[in-house]
Amino acid sequence: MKVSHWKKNKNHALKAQSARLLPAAACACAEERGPLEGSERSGKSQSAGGPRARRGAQPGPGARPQSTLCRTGTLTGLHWACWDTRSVPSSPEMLRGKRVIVTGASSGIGEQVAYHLARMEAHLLLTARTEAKLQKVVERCLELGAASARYVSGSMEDTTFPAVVVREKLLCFLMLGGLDMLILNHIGYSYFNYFNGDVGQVRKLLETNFLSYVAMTVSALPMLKESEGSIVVVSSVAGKIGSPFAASYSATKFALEGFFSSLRHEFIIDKVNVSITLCILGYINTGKLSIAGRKLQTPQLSRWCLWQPLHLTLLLLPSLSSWLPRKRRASHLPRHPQHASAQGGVRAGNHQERGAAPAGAALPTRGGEQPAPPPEHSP
Ligand SMILES: NC(=O)C1=CN([C@@H]2O[C@H](COP(=O)(O)OP(=O)(O)OC[C@H]3O[C@@H](n4cnc5c(N)ncnc54)[C@H](OP(=O)(O)O)[C@@H]3O)[C@@H](O)[C@H]2O)C=CC1
Ligand SMILES: CC(C)CCC[C@@H](C)[C@H]1CC[C@H]2[C@@H]3C(=O)C=C4C[C@@H](O)CC[C@]4(C)[C@H]3CC[C@]12C
Repeated sequence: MKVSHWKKNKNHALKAQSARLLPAAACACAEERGPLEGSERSGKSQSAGGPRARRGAQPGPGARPQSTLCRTGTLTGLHWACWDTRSVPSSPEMLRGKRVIVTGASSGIGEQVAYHLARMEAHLLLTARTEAKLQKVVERCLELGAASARYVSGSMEDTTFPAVVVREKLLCFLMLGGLDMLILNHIGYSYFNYFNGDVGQVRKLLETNFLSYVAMTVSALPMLKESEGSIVVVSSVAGKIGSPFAASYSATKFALEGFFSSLRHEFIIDKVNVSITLCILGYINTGKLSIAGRKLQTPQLSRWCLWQPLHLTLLLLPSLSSWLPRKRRASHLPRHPQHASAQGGVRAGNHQERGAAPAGAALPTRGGEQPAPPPEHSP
């Protein structure tokens, strides 16, 4: 997992903690997944602060040993590993009493992040669409030791919802004085298959996976500036490298990278002491993945995950070769430029080549279809 992380000394510890929260939580979720239930959509919110239950009395989901799947997922993430906070000491106390919003907290990684924060005794506001699931997660958070936990249910497809969440946060935390951390994690439904030309679907996914992140940030920023807090954006390898069957999803994750990396620079220029952390996760089995319409079963999935680092390396090979000295590269090229593009090959100055599948890579193809003819080469 790569954590692209800007931090300042003042809130150093809190930011270090946000960087550590994700890998641990992400690993934990590999074992804890239940099947997805139907979702309810509503705008209701529910408070469940109340008395604190036994802290750490039972080992929580995150306390279980990591599965092979989760280790391989993390391993892939490690391709990007780059913690700049590794030397900073961190401990659960750093988040004690901190006020945190977690989006997409009814299942998967968001749910596990909520449990980790609960063990660290943070105040939590969780969001997602399915009220019934949120209720259970809130209860569990209180059992695990959260200082307080509540939820707001609603859909991030609704453009007014981000403001509702933050207003809710503002109201309920008024006496606590604001917000310390915003963890943006939710994603809308994506099909993982060939892109089917549905522009409306791309637009909808951009709304849920990207624009709502921007809207949440805008609404929360005044409070985060006040507390010199942190924004944590959960992203993906698919937001760094294009891979097949994920065109729309990948686009939303690339958008996050562009927006938040740029915003981080602006914060530095403006001396805004709010950190932005982009978490680049590799595959983590939350039990939901189907590719090209096929639901992957666990043994298939383990094999697939074990090979994932190899796939990564294979797919990166063309990019690596483009960094070789020009002369050596040229000797491997077919003489005719048309051949070069038809093979996804290397042409000097052509950015498209980066990440292109190497010739012979075992990627699925559409039966019988030929690749589109390359454009005419104009000298
Ligand atoms: N799992 C993986 O392999 C990887 C995941 N990631 C990233 O990690 C993050 C979490 O992923 P993961 O845990 O797998 O996802 P899940 O599908 O398990 O969870 C998604 C969460 O978002 C909520 N959600 C879905 N649609 C909406 C909506 N329209 N409005 C509001 N909330 C919504 C869901 O709850 P509900 O249905 O109740 O609304 C759920 O809580 C994502 O950002 C993903 O991109 C990155 C790389 C790999
Ligand atoms: C260079 C390539 C070989 C790397 C390919 C990595 C691919 C296979 C990895 C990188 C990011 C991964 C997806 C992801 O980010 C989020 C989710 C949502 C979750 O609910 C179900 C799993 C899913 C679809 C992951 C599926 C596998 C993806 C596409």
